[in-house]
Formats: sequence, C-alpha cells, structure tokens
Amino acid sequence: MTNPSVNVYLDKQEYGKDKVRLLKVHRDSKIHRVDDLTIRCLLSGTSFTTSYTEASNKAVVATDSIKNTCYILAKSSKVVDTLELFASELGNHFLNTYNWVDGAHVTIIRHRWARMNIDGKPHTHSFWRDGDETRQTDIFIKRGANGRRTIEIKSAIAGLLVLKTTGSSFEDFVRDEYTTLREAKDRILSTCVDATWEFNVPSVQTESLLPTLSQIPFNQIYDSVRDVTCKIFAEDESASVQATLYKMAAQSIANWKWLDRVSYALPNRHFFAVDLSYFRGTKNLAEHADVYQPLSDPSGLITATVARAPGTSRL
Ligand SMILES: O=c1[nH]c(=O)c2[nH]c(=O)[nH]c2[nH]1
Repeated sequence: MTNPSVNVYLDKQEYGKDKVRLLKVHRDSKIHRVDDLTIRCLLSGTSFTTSYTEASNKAVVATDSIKNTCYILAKSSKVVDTLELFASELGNHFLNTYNWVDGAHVTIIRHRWARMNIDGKPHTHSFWRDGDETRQTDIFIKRGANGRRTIEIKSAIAGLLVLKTTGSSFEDFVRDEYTTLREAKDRILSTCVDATWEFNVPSVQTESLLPTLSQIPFNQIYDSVRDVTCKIFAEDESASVQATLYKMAAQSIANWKWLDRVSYALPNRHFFAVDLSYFRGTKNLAEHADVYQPLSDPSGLITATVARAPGTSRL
C-alpha cells in the first residue's frame, strides 16, 4: 500500500506502443524492395499528467491508435526506406494532430533482408536474412518556442559481428599480482559492434522540419559509418580495442559535417589459444596457435563517445 502522507510528484512520463511490427514492400519498379521494421512510438506532455495522477483518460490517445497510425503513415509515406525521415514524419504527425502532445519519441529498428542471388543474378523479389545486425534510429521531437520544432536524432548499427585473425595485439598493460593474461603480439580480435551517431540538426519552423531533414543524406551516412567501421576494423594494426574504436569514431566525424558525436560499444569477444602441450607436446600457443577456444563469457566491454571539438570546421 502507498502511504498517502508521503509527498510525491510525477517526475517524468512517456507512453505509447512498442514492438509495432511492419513490413513495407516497395513495388515501384520490377525490382522489389522491403523494409522490415519494429517501431516504438512514445508520447509525452504535461496534459498526460492527470492520466497518471487522477485516473483521467481525457487526454490519452490510445496506444492502439498510435499503432494504427504507424500503419497508416507507412502506407502514405514516401520515406519509409530512410528510417530517420520516417521516424520524424511519425513523430511530427503526433505533434501536428494533437496540440497537447509536447514530445514524441520514435525508435525504429530495421531487420535485414538481403536480395537473393539466383544463377549469379540478383533476384527481383526474393530475400534472405543475412544476420541479426540491425539498423536503428531514435528521434525525439518536441515543440519549441514560436512555432518551432526541435529534434534530436541518433542512429545506430547494432549487432554487427566481426572477427579478424591477425593485425591485433595487446601489450604493455599493467602487470601486477592480479595479472595472469599474457602479452599478445598477434591475437584474434572479434567484437559485436554497436555504433551510434548523433546528428546536429538546427531547430526549425514547424513547416520546414521535414524539408530541412530531407537535405541530410541519412542512408549514405549509415552506409558510410558501416564501411568505415569495417575498413578500420580490418586494416588497423590494432594496439587495443580502445585505440581502434577511437579511429573509427573520429573518421566518421571527419567524413560528415552532420555528425558531432559518435559512440561505440565494443565487447571484446575473447578467443584463447588452447594449450595442447598435454598431447605429445603439441605446440599451439603464441606463434604456433591455430586452434582457439571462443569464450562466450565473460567478455571485455570497451565503450566511448568521440565528439567534434567546438569551433572545428565542418568540411
Ligand atoms: O583491447 C583490449 N583492451 C583491454 O582493455 C583489454 N583487457 C584485456 O584483458 N584484454 C584487452 N584487450
């Protein structure tokens, strides 16, 4: 039971529909395309306070209606294939339609469907799931002063699993009585990349929000961050996950004036060479290693956000 003599207040709230599943098929040419999405759409605003504190549903747009809106806008939208634009269109719709909604928070996850190659040719309408990696976006749109809209947009790659068999070392770290790890001149490096990039978007008049956003090449930026991540992972002579992460993030900020902050979370999925010396003195350590044991737990976890220094140019 709550104690009515304790003074409390509603500090923050957001509500809406989560896990709205949707497949949009683009049949605008003979070569069909698909967007397989999971959407979360949450609304906020002071008008919703009484739904929590006084059991009044007068302001509540049913989460069922929020779900329906996702399907209706997916039908009419021309930008479902650009997650950031579709999420902004959805969020903006709730602010335009219900003048008591102060903020809309939309998260979209896109699941992979790669085109099949049949007899060496890309098939027009058949796809396969080429991994669990997803592309994601998270936008928060709110009313600003004087009919303006402010929007925060973050996009991400989640679950990109990568591995390299050389070009990674880890040496010269602290050695004390807690240390058992050997120095490694050459080791397996494997991680499951989570990368997030934050867009720098000016606050704009309500009617110019979507035109302003459509100037940002969101899909190209996604492709580019993914390419940079893979290229640096593959080509860097890695001294540590930390050093490689920093190069990846810095490169994407240098590549795109729209990006101010890039974050990575990189688990270090360990592969340890198996000591086979018990069997006829078999050599499988250090430079002799080619049989490894992947360790599912524990993993290292290296995280960082790299930001554009204030005042630096955006080429
Ligand atoms: O790249 C690495 N960074 C670390 O901080 C670390 N710690 C560890 O045990 N192995 C590694 N590898």
